[in-house]
Amino acid sequence: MSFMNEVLEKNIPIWDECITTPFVQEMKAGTLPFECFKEYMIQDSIYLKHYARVYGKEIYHAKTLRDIQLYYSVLSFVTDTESAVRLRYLEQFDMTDDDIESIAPLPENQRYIDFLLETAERGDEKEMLMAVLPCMMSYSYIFRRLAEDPKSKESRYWDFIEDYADERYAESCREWSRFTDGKCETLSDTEKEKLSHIFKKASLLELDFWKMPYRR
Ligand SMILES: Cc1ncc(CO)c(N)n1
Repeated sequence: MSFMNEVLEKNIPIWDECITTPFVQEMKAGTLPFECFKEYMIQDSIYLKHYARVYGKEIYHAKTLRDIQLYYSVLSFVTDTESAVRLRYLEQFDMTDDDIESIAPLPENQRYIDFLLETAERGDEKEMLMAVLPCMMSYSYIFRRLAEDPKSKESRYWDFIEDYADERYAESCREWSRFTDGKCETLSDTEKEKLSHIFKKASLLELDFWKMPYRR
């Protein structure tokens, strides 16, 4: 089994736990209070801005144009494609990305952002990949699972669910996974273990993020 397939398999139980959180279950059922979704969306907008910054570092350290293009493809997904639904929601809250700038991250969000930026600060390309990929891959997994249930289509949040359950998004995740496998081919078991640990840490931070709106 490839390194990334092993890593993904190990993280499925954490992502399954994300699915069981009240936030995700209520989002799927459509019963999630709009205020709660709003809080998530605002926090997520803060998160995604910092998330994008890590790619600046990845691109800076990249050695080939191919690598730069790959990183750019993820970044453009985050700042353009993914942004479309998010911006529509912000509009419903009567907000724009500019309003997000003055809002503080909640502690769970801050911890995730700190983890991303600390990893970026060290500047190791593969470590950065491990820190950023669970964000992409867990969402593809989680939202595809939600979309498997035909009842999800009746949720008021279906536009949001549908976006991440998209097959093209899943295909991009597979491409990013193959890319990462290519980078990790020649690593020792110890190095792989270290990388796997970083990936898991990010998955756990994803879980905390889903729990965040229901903390209070
Ligand atoms: C916290 C978080 N993780 C993953 C994604 C998927 O891009 C997101 N938008 N937000």
